[in-house]
Amino acid sequence: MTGFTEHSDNYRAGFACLVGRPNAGKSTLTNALVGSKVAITSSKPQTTRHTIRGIVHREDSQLILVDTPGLHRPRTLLGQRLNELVAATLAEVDVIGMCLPADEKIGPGDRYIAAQLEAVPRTPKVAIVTKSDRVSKDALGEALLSVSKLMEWADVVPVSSTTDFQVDTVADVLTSHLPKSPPLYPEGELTDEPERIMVAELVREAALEGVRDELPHSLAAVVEEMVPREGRPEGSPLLDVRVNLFVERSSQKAIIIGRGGSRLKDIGTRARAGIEALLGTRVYLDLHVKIAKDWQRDPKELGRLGF
Ligand SMILES: Nc1nc2c(ncn2[C@@H]2O[C@H](COP(=O)(O)OP(=O)(O)OP(=O)(O)O)[C@@H](O)[C@H]2O)c(=O)[nH]1
Repeated sequence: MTGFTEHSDNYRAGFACLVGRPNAGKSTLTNALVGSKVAITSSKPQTTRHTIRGIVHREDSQLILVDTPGLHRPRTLLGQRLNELVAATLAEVDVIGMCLPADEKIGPGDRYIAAQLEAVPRTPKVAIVTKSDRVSKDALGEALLSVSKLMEWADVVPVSSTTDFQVDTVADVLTSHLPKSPPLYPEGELTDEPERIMVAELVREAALEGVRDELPHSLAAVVEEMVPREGRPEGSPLLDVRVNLFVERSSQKAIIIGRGGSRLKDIGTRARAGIEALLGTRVYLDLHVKIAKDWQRDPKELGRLGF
């Protein structure tokens, strides 16, 4: 494989997710962490909602910072399903860093997120007290104390992303919770896998509704493409999402499509609502139904479908 560097037996690699209410300092910290060590940038425009925000490459580690789309948008259509997806995504990361600004009191928004984090008990959570340059030493001490009481933390770290105070420490602490693993990404590589998996899940879910007994495991959804539509007016972006639904037999294809395409249209409408809620942007969803014979028994085909 090209792009992978030599690595020692102590190499650690894994995923971290920075959460926190709006304005908590997540983006600034991400940039400070990734900084000049940035290993990936997206080739696509409008990447703020991209799942992978950056990779902190160090000699002995690779810390992959990901977003959890949907975390801040509960109470939408498919709300419960979305919350489950968020919890499932959070459970997939190796460590969660929750950003709490030192110069603001803990509020309902923080408690809401903390409650969501309680739903993933096995994942270590690190409290990151941001913007520490904005407060006095005493006030920082108090902030650290009240943050400590919010929930069970694996670590509590103060940081200032703008004055570069303790940014390396945050990277150290997050990395310490990563598993021993060879590098997961070659330098220069970008992927948005978790987001794609969640989108595919929403489509599969919508497609199975009402026909779960008929097509239990014979259905796979694969996101082929997610690209921002070009030439859209400022402030009104549209994301083109193309998804293939794979079934095993033509009879199953007929079930999915329905009379005159009516069922496929319903699937599209339901799935689109969920995807828009998840990604926070308008979506044009293009669904195609394809037959992949016996895909469940063919490892190569399974790989292609992302299993
Ligand atoms: N003084 C100071 N300001 C900071 C620091 N980190 C972030 N800020 C400021 O706080 C504001 C919010 O920071 P962001 O990084 O955009 O916060 P965010 O959590 O990504 O916000 P959302 O994208 O709304 O979720 C910005 O104006 C930053 O410049 C810090 O360490 N010190």
